[in-house]
Amino acid sequence: MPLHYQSCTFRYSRRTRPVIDRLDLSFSPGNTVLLGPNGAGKSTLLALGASASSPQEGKVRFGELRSTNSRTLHDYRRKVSWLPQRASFLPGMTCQEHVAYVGWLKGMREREAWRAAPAAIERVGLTAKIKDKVGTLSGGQQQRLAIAQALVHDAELLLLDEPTVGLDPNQRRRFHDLLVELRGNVHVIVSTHDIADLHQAFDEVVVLENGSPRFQGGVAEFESYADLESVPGRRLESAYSALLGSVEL
Ligand SMILES: Nc1ncnc2c1ncn2[C@@H]1O[C@H](COP(=O)(O)OP(=O)(O)OP(=O)(O)O)[C@@H](O)[C@H]1O
Repeated sequence: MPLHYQSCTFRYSRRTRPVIDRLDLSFSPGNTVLLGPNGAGKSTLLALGASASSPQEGKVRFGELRSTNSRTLHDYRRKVSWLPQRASFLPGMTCQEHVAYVGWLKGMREREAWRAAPAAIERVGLTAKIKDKVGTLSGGQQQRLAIAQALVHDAELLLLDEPTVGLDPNQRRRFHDLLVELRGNVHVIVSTHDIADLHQAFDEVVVLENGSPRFQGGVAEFESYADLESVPGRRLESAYSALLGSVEL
């Protein structure tokens, strides 16, 4: 099911200008990478998609479900999983308890959540830590645990905000493999500044600038913006710079 933003306006306070202003944008099912400079509004967009915040005007819909309809909010949140940019943890819980707890918060039965947690933890390569307290994990391990939490309740749409921050190169590769694995089963939108390798894991690229889409299209189309002189390994960065007029990521 597509995720639609329809004439969406969002401002953090009444006195500030909107971060998102009458935005119309649809994300088709598949793996989409959301790019854009710092402050472009990527996290804001994902938080709106997760129903963690509500637009002051317009609406967000996942299929037929509206993010702000209190009658169907439970269904919406069950179908949509969100990894915020700064996930918070209860450090005294074990990894399994924590992931199961998040599954339970998302509407799973306690036993079902407890049983689903090890598979989610396995997907991020943390099985060896399953009984360890969350507070003893390194930053990168905690980030992987946060990804496991986003996976545990088999959502239809995953909104992952900078999921690879703090991951070592092997774990980044593993995360990309996971995206490939999820392809076709789950709809995934990933916000990132990490654009070295988009071809394998993503179907679509959206570049956001000042709360508006500057580009939306396939990875090959995005890459076609690259400077012809750019070296092969830097073509995606070059395309990004050509679109936004800067190499800042
Ligand atoms: N809680 C908040 N209160 C007020 N303004 C905010 C808040 N969160 C974000 N903003 C502002 O909203 C704008 C968009 O921020 P947002 O975090 O959505 O951008 P982003 O594209 O995710 O940036 P980054 O790549 O740095 O994470 C920025 O100007 C930011 O200063």
